[in-house]
Amino acid sequence: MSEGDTLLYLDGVTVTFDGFRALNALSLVLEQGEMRAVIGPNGAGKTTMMDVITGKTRPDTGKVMFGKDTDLTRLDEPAIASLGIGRKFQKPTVFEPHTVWDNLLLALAGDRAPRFTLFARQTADEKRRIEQILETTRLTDVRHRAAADLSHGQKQWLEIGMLLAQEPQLLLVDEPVAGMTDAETEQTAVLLREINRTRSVVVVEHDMAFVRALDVKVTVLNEGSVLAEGPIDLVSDDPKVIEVYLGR
Ligand SMILES: Nc1ncnc2c1ncn2[C@@H]1O[C@H](COP(=O)(O)OP(=O)(O)OP(=O)(O)O)[C@@H](O)[C@H]1O
Repeated sequence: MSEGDTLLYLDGVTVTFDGFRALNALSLVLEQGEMRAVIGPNGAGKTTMMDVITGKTRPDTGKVMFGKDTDLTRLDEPAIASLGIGRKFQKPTVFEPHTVWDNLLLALAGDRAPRFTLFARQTADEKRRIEQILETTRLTDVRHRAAADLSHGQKQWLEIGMLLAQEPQLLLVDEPVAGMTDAETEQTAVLLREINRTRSVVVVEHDMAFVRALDVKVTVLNEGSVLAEGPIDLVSDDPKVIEVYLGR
């Protein structure tokens, strides 16, 4: 697949919970290599959209196409993950007692037994890949530290690193900078932009300074549909967006 092709296409996706429409004929197109920021008020359907892409929630109607001909609504979560769609949840889920290095090693190994992985000899290729991820996530200096001893921001970066170990084509990131310091937030924008050089990214976030720093096309969701879409300056001047979200 080359740049300019469509990587992800949501077409008329509706999700109903007990009669309540969390997604309402949602359509969205993500190009190969694109990074998209998704914003919108609480309850707008952002998390539900991520859940539909990853197969956690099945839509009532609509299509979710990945690449040219894979309909994700027909696949379960593990099958979707193995296509190269990685998701980072808001709360970090790193293995706290293990070092940063070992967390990455475990992530590289995937489903192999942790005990086996940590005591087996690391291959030169594994070492090279871990070093590369450490550099991307700015964790080289703390690689021998237990994950429990990292700052909140560093834990989030480690988790992003663990996802990178699985070489996803598309990375879904849910509120990565919640609880981060301003400096960590800035670093995270730089980090995601770097990751976006080789992978497509969808990032849900409320922090507007961060969204601005990403400097990518923004989709504003409201009541389960797209309210506005475009560059941040355009979207943030849109009276509809100001009314439902920014003006609160
Ligand atoms: N499993 C569920 N059962 C019933 N209602 C649900 C379920 N999941 C989500 N909802 C409802 O669907 C709506 C959309 O929720 P969603 O979490 O997708 O919004 P969001 O945009 O991610 O909000 P936030 O910014 O608060 O995370 C909300 O009103 C929520 O209460």
